[in-house]
Parts: sequence; C-alpha cells; structure tokens
Amino acid sequence: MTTPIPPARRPAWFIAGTDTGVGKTFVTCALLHALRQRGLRAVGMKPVASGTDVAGDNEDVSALADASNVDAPRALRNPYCFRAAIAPHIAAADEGVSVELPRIVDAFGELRALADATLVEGVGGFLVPLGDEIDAAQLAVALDLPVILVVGMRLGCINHALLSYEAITGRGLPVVGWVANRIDPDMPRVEENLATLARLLPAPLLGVVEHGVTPACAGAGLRLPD
Ligand SMILES: Nc1ncnc2c1ncn2[C@@H]1O[C@H](COP(=O)(O)OP(=O)(O)OP(=O)(O)O)[C@@H](O)[C@H]1O
Ligand SMILES: C[C@H](N)[C@H](N)CCCCCC(=O)O
Ligand SMILES: [Mg+2]
Repeated sequence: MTTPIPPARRPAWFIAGTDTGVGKTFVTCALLHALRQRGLRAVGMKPVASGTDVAGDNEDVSALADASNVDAPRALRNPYCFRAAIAPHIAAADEGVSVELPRIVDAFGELRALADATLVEGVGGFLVPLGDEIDAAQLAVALDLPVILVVGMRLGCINHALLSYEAITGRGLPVVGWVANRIDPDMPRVEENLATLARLLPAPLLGVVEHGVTPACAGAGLRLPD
C-alpha cells in the first residue's frame, strides 16, 4: 500500500505562452495526455477564461476537461469565465467582476487534491492584466508553480520567447521546460529557429508539437520536467 503524496507536493505546473493563440491549450492537452500515459490522474485548470458560446462554455475549459481523466467541478477548474473573447480585464470590467487571486489559489488547492498532477493554463501572454491591480504573472506567483513555456513557432517567436523567459524568471519563478508548438506549419527555416531557441533559452526543450497532431499523439512525444 503506497502512501499517497500530500496534495501540496503533487506535481503541478503553470503553462505560460509567448502570446495568445500560440497553443497553450493545445500543448496543455498534450501534456495532460503525457501524464495520463504515465498512469497518472491528471487535471487541467483554466483559472481565468474569456470567450463563451451561447451555452456559456469556453473552448479552453472544454478542451482541458476532455483531455483530463479527473472529474472536478467547473468552479474549481475555471473560477472566472467571461463572455466576451477579449482581454480578460476588460471583459471582467464589462461584467462588473473583480478577479480575486485568493479565490483562484483556493480553487487550485482543492483541485490539486483530486488529482496526481495538475496543469494550470494562463491567459494570453504572461503579463496579461486581470484587473487594474493584478495580472497573470501575479497569478502564477500566487500559485507558486514552476512554469512550462509554450513557444508558438512563427516569425517573431524568438523575441517573444526570450521576453517571456525574462518576465517569468524576473518574478522569481523557474522555467522548467519549454515546448515548441508548430502553429505555423509553413514557418521558414524552422530548424534554425529551434536551434537558436535551444541555445538562448536556459531551460530544457520538452518536445516539438507538430501541426495537426492529436493531443494524445503529441503527448506521447513530450518529456515531462524533471
Ligand atoms: N500544433 C498545432 N496544430 C494545429 N493546430 C494548432 C496547434 N497548436 C494550436 N493550434 C490551434 O491554434 C489555435 C490557438 O491554439 P490555442 O487555443 O491552444 O492557443 P492558446 O495559446 O491557448 O490561446 P489563448 O490565449 O486564447 O488561450 C487553436 O485553434 C488551436 O486548435
Ligand atoms: C480571448 C483570447 N482567446 C484570450 N483568452 C485572451 C487574450 C488576451 C490578450 C491581451 C493582450 O495581450 O492584449
Ligand atoms: Mg488557451
């Protein structure tokens, strides 16, 4: 009979991206499958989401739920969800809602206790505002998680990756790995761009997610941080 790992010591990572639309959700789903393929109960969390359909569903939240093998209440998986698919601090103000970090931290603590591993997807890029006084970086710091950086492989990604790395480590959080996500299958000289990122980013490359693969297939090709 193995002794269960206390929730506070179960693996959990914050998934940051070089921008909005670079594949944080796509890669988080792949990483969830990678965890599941190792026999773990894995759950994804989207603390703050913006953009819902007529049923009130958000595509990121739904995708993370589909890739998870842990049932958990939406309130824990997605504490804040705003209707307009715009910058979340603007969407929150439109709805008269103030994003409170303690509410997210509490939800994360309860969610973490339901799984062996938890992945928390940020919103947009690392410094996206969540209100007048808070941003996604402060959320990552409040959760105090190691960070996996998703680099959307398209022209301009080198600068965005290095800026994101500086922003993340500048808040005292480690970047424990990065994933190259082929959002632009036609990116010219992609191999040289990957080599440049591998040389300049002081973090291990966890893998390259090709364009159009399924999350399960992508997960099979990803390392997990040590
Ligand atoms: N490797 C890939 N192959 C094919 N499509 C991809 C890949 N990565 C991302 N996409 C698609 O690109 C779009 C943006 O990806 P995704 O939603 O994961 O980005 P994101 O960084 O999570 O965005 P947001 O900031 O809105 O959360 C989605 O339609 C997604 O399905
Ligand atoms: C709506 C979109 N899918 C994201 N969830 C929100 C992206 C916010 C980007 C804010 C900014 O950096 O300008
Ligand atoms: Mg997303």
